[in-house]
Amino acid sequence: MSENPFQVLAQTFEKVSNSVQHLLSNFIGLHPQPPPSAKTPLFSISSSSSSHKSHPAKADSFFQSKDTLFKVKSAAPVTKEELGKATWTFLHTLAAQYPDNPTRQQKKDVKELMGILSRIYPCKECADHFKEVLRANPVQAGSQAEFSQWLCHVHNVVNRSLGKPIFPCERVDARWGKLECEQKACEVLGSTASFGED
Ligand SMILES: Cc1cc2nc3c(=O)[nH]c(=O)nc-3n(C[C@H](O)[C@H](O)[C@H](O)COP(=O)(O)OP(=O)(O)OC[C@H]3O[C@@H](n4cnc5c(N)ncnc54)[C@H](O)[C@@H]3O)c2cc1C
Repeated sequence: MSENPFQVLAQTFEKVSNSVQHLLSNFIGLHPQPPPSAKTPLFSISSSSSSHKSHPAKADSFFQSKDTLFKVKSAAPVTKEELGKATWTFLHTLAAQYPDNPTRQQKKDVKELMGILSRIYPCKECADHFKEVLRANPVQAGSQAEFSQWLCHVHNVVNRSLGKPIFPCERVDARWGKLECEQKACEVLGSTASFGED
């Protein structure tokens, strides 16, 4: 029985089209849906939080890069509290790692960082308040001890304005340490080699 030439042509076209689609999606590293044979994701990024009930997370999405499938939970908004906590963690860790004898550049960097933070901090109300806090409490970063005590003090100024408990600053070194890091590979701030000055 001879086949209908139009049917053969249509089937061939479909095969070619599927192959091209597959090749293209591999090439640009995207898969709209996980392929059935996909491996277990190496990691997944989660952003869910019980405080986000009014902003339910969107459906998870997937993308594939070479032979790894990534599962990405769609972003839910970050709360002011989460942002604050993360930022204070960053700042106190920076202060713990700040050198005992900072270079002029390092002192300039932390002053600038605080100034920039007071302008671009993602919570406008907090940024505006922090600007006032900085005006009344100019950055003191002559040494590691001075900078971490200054930061503890300004954090307490913010705490007080929010009705939060005042942290005992003599305990700041017990609360905040340097970044855990093998072979001192993260001690960028402790090294003057990466800065051209002093
Ligand atoms: C620059 C900045 C300005 C902010 N301004 C505002 C604002 O105007 N309005 C607002 O609603 N929120 C503001 N926030 C957020 C707010 O400060 C808190 O981060 C947030 O309310 C969450 O508080 P928390 O109780 O989890 O502890 P956080 O204040 O985030 O502190 C995290 C942890 O740091 C430790 N800690 C607390 N105080 C000190 C201290 N003085 N020194 C060292 N360690 C300490 C404690 O162990 C605490 O659990 C601001 C955050 C930042 C970084």
